[in-house]
Amino acid sequence: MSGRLISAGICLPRHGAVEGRLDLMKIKSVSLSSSQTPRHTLQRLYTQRAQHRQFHVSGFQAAQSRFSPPKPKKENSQSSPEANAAKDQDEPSVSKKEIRRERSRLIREKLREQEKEAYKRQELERQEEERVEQEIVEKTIQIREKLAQIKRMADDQKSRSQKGKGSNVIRNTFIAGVGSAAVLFLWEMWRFAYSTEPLNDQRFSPFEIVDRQQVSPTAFIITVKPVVSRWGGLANQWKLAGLERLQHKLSREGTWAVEIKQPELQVARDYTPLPELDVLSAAQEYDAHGRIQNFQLLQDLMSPQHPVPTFKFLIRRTDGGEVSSWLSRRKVGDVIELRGPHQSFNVVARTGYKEAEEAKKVMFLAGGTGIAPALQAAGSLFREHRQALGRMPQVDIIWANRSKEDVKAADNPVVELLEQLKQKSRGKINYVCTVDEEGRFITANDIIAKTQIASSQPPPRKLWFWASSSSPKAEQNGSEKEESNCYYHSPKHLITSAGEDHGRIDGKDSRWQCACPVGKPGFKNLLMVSGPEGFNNHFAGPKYWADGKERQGPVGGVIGELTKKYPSLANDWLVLKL
Ligand SMILES: Cc1cc2nc3c(=O)[nH]c(=O)nc-3n(C[C@H](O)[C@H](O)[C@H](O)COP(=O)(O)OP(=O)(O)OC[C@H]3O[C@@H](n4cnc5c(N)ncnc54)[C@H](O)[C@@H]3O)c2cc1C
Repeated sequence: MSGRLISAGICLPRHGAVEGRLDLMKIKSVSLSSSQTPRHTLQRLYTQRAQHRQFHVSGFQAAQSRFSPPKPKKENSQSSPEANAAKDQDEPSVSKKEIRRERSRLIREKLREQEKEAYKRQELERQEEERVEQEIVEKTIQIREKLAQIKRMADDQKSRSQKGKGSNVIRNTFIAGVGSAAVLFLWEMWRFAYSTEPLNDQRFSPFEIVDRQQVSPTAFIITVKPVVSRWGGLANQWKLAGLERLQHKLSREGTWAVEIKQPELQVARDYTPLPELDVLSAAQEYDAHGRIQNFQLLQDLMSPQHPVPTFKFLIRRTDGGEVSSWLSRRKVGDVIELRGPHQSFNVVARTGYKEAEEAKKVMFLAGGTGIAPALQAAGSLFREHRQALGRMPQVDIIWANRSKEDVKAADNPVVELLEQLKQKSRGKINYVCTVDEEGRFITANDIIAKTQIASSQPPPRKLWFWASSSSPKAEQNGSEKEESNCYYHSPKHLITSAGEDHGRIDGKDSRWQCACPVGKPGFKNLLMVSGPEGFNNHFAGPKYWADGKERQGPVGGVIGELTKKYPSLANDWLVLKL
């Protein structure tokens, strides 16, 4: 509003007549300074005007009553035209005032309206502001709620994902645990099933004595079977099947023994299981590694009705002997501990020749319990050649015993076994017994007769154990027989051997296979001496110790003397000391 208050004045006459002049028309154009609100200005104007009016009216009435004649009374409502004219002549002064009043009233109303409008506008603006504010507040609240909701959702998702991660870790750990347990279980089962337990060469395993037979005052036979857990179930069958497989594998190769422990003194000695005729006569159901070739057999093995494999030992009690004496006091039902097997000479490999045509010979000098390895060797050869006995080496066993009870007992299992082998091999396995009590001993003549060295007339040559010292010149001249360098058939190798053929020939390493040249066989006949130390020393000379093991050493004793006399014994025979 750019208008300004142009004139506003009141003139008060001295004589009391009031002549107020207010340029009201111009009030319309009253303008308000910016420092005053319209309301204030109007209030001020109202006040001034009210004062002026009151003063004006009172002054006017006083003046009128003083200077004007009194108004004639209205006698009737129908005045005359003259009176009306006169009246009209008087009225202009009143009308002006009325007009002024009316104008003032109108102005006031106008001002009031303006004020009202302004107020209304203000109110509207205020309401609008409030609305907008309210809206903003509501929007803010909404946004906050939305944000809170989003945050909640994000938190939820995060916690869910963390929870998921946690549960994943637990699940994965669980799966890994179960998997490991399963693998471990399968591994144990595999080990359990395929191991040779309950007999292994790492630790002693319990065996129960199921039979005991006294065959002489000093010798007895015990039969043992493995002790397996009562709750083993199928696993037990696997273990027993493993033991049977082991028996079959060993029966194909030659000599082997197990240790028996005396638990009080914690000492162990080697003892040689007697071969089982059932095992030796078994059909070709196991391969050379003892693996089952027949599914029916596998079924049988897993059957609880399948006979439990057993081991038989011929043991002689030696006076003052720690283990043999302790064993002689054991009864049926007692438990003893076994560890093994410990394999020795592989007679099958040592007698074998590639495309050999000559008949081979094996001779045993067995003293007392030394018959056990002789039976093992004979049994292996029988098993290997049972399908073609014509190719089987001739096996002659001379068994020396102290008393006649050792060989004469009616149901002596050893004699029984010898007899059965003799019959089954159709004479390829032969045996004779000597009894000290009867004045019958093994002599040099027995050896000469059985080896037939006297009948052969080979050119004189050096003994095999001196062959290494023979002159190169002589070898060049061909005066000496061409020596085989084969591990199994060379006397040079044998002299330092600890008798551990087994495990070597089983291996895939060609070094341990027979390396004799085809058509040029080396030593093919075996003369084996097995018995107590004194017996062995007497016939083949002592062994010697080297590098912690007992070595074969040179041949001595009775056989050593014979080799000097009969060079063919040195050339055609290998002497093995058991
Ligand atoms: C591969 C192999 C297989 C064998 N197979 C069998 C078999 O099938 N059957 C069998 O019966 N035997 C077998 N033996 C022999 C067996 O291992 C024992 O050597 C035999 O049973 C004697 O052992 P021991 O503990 O009873 O006697 P040890 O205590 O070893 O005594 C042996 C001898 O020495 C004497 N002796 C012990 N201590 C002393 C001392 N301090 N002073 C003087 N003398 C003493 C004893 O009187 C006894 O005559 C085998 C041996 C080997 C190496």
